[in-house]
Amino acid sequence: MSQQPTRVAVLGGGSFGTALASIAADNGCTVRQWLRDAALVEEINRDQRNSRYLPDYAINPAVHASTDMAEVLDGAELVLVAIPSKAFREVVRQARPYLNAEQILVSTTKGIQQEGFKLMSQILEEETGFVHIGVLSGPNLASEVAQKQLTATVIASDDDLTRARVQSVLGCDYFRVYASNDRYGVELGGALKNIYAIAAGMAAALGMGENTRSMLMTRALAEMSRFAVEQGANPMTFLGLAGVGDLIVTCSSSLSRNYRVGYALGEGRTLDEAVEALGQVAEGVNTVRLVRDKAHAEGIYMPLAEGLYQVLFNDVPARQMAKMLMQGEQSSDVEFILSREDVKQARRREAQDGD
Ligand SMILES: NC(=O)C1=CN([C@@H]2O[C@H](COP(=O)(O)OP(=O)(O)OC[C@H]3O[C@@H](n4cnc5c(N)ncnc54)[C@H](OP(=O)(O)O)[C@@H]3O)[C@@H](O)[C@H]2O)C=CC1
Ligand SMILES: O=C(CO)COP(=O)(O)O
Repeated sequence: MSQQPTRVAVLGGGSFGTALASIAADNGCTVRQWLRDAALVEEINRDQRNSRYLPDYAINPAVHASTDMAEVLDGAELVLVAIPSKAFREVVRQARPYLNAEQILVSTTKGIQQEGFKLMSQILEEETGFVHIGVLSGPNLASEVAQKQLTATVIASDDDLTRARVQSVLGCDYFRVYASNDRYGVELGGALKNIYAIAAGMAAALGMGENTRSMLMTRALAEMSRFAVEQGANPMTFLGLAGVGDLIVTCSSSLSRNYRVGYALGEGRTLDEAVEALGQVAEGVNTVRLVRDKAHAEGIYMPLAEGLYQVLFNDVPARQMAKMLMQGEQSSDVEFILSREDVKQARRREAQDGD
């Protein structure tokens, strides 16, 4: 870290943005946080509380919140953007007049923009043209981070300054920051796992067992890796915290908003009711639509994403979909070892021999 405290700006006053702002302040950084909600700004500055998103959390008093983007970004060396994907570009555009190319910009958002299938760090790049750009992703339920539960995350960037600075600003005795240079893979992992967290929540509500959850998560990992390879990402990244790590936590915990939406659907609520009851963003609802459409367009085999899409948007009952999935192709376990095509050929030969 530089001799002077690093100046950090956090855009977004949700649960993760608030937890990260407080960690940076605990580490001695000068932290400003931008929110659009003036009442919440006042509460954070007066009571060191964010009653809307993290009610039981004592925010470090050194975090200064503001609705004034210019004030928040003035002199910031590191900017963390924790805004849901739907509003991400709009907020970056608001910030753009106060940004400069020396700054490090990091997205913490696990979603995809519909137009052009863009990930959030690609939006940062497009809107600014800067080089110090990264993504923070991993198994990081915000409420557990806020409770100082031992946690690890990944900073992914091909820029070594970005990786090193984020490690020093956010790393502490309960939050470990691992580094990756596969920004695309790390970011894709964070977005894709939300799809399967919805499916896992649904399976739990339907009373399905631990074998089922394990099958779902492992086949989800196969599906995510297959998709990632087709998009040019490194599948090895999916063995790390931002791949299987995040998949495990979000498919196992009712603290996950995506899991909770799935659970509500499994209990028989409609999608609108489930989203409304949540009152926050579950990125997976939008992501499943985008990924399913892309998989269709590019001929990528993604039975789980397709099945979830049919349940969410075409009213196919979840139990019926589970039955159909169990009757689908019995394919290869690990496709990097035995290809799906080899399994299919062997099955064809076996069928011919039986004739
Ligand atoms: N929560 C978690 O456990 C984790 C979340 N993430 C990712 O980080 C992203 C953001 O994190 P999180 O803090 O959880 O988000 P939340 O959903 O908790 O909060 C979103 C924040 O963005 C603000 N916002 C939404 N729309 C706009 C807009 N149009 N203009 C300005 N501000 C807006 C909200 O303001 P307002 O209250 O005024 O609507 C709120 O401050 C998520 O999309 C998620 O993928 C990553 C790891 C963990
Ligand atoms: O990404 C997360 C944990 O790593 C948070 O997941 P949800 O958005 O489903 O709450």
